[in-house]
Amino acid sequence: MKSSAHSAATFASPVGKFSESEILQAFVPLLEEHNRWAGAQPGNLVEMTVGPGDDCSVLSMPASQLVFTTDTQTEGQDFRRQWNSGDTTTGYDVGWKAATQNLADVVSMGAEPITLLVSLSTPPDIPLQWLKDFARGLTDSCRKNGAERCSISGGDLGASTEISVTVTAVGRCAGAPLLRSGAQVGDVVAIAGELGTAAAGFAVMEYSQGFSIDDLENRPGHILRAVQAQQRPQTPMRNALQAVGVAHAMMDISDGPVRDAQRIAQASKVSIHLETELFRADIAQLEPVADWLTARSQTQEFSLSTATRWVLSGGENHGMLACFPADTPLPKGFRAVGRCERTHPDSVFVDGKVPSDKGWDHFLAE
Ligand SMILES: Nc1ncnc2c1ncn2[C@@H]1O[C@H](COP(=O)(O)OP(=O)(O)O)[C@@H](O)[C@H]1O
Ligand SMILES: Cc1ncc(C[n+]2csc(CCOP(=O)(O)OP(=O)(O)O)c2C)c(N)n1
Ligand SMILES: [Mg+2]
Repeated sequence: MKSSAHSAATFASPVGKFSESEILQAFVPLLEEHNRWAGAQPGNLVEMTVGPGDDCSVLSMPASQLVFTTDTQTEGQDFRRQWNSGDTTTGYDVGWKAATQNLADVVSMGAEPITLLVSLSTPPDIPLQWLKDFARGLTDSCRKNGAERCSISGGDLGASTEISVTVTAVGRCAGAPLLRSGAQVGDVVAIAGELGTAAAGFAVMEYSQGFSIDDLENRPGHILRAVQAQQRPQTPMRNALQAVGVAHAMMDISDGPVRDAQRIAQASKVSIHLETELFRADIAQLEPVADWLTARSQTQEFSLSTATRWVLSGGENHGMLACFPADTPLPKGFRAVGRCERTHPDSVFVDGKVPSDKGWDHFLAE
């Protein structure tokens, strides 16, 4: 029989020591507190009339077009609790990233995130505190990425052999939704947000080995920033929403600029021509990370060209890729990286050539 919360069990105890309703009692109030705060944010047009606790939540709002999306993070595929470098991914990190990647999908459609649903499966040995940290990661991602009015209206909890989180997000369009299919010949292709740092952070944690806690904290600033970008990506939500009414097409960059540009090219029937020179600042920033890894990895080769690969083909930063009419100034936060042409509809070129590294693919990944 399970011990109850009245016994010696504490937040450090594994969730396997608690009943489902005891776990929810520790977890849901953190979300409810956030929902009250989000509901009171200026300009909120959405009222949560039924929150977590019933079979569904109920939200009411003025007539609008809604967008829906969902994304899963699975231990071993999207993160490790313990990395080869000695870094750990905490409950806070998992919550942050699961929320962020869904918020990015919503804003990339030109919509304001209004609510998230969160389904979490964990092994029973995860401490209850992990779930509380997870809840805080979710709410902080909303608050700090610019989705202050986004609530967390419910979810599901289950036991499994590894941690898996599925977040479903709902957003409300202010104007017409921004699709992948709207790019036009002559458009400027532009990016907002960081590029390549999350891929660099993944490489640091996966391929450098065996640091003690002190060594981890004393790594150079550019290494720590890359690790942070992998664990807690920042999506440029405000910049994305400023592209509404200006951009012809937009998407969030989850699998790298090359693969994601390919998706816009295909949907819009244009060719997209990217120029490495226009990514120079992003690449230069990551060359010291590649250099640092060269001396530390026995299993993987790194060189300065690795930095170019991270920038062009690395995913998980959740920046925005958008196509703008050439005669309009780019909204704040966007920088030009290429253009749309009619040469080979469906294709992406980098410096005039078909790129050899196409970007991340879950099923092709080793
Ligand atoms: N199991 C599924 N059922 C229905 N549609 C799906 C499924 N998996 C993916 N899709 C759709 O395919 C498209 C691409 O999916 P994905 O690569 O996960 O999107 P993103 O990169 O924006 O997260 C999306 O429109 C998504 O809704
Ligand atoms: C353990 C581990 N292996 C590999 C990766 C690299 N990785 C996982 S998902 C991904 C791309 C983003 O994929 P997904 O989260 O499915 O985003 P979507 O395309 O569905 O938006 C990358 C580069 C990682 N972060 N962690
Ligand atoms: Mg997406």
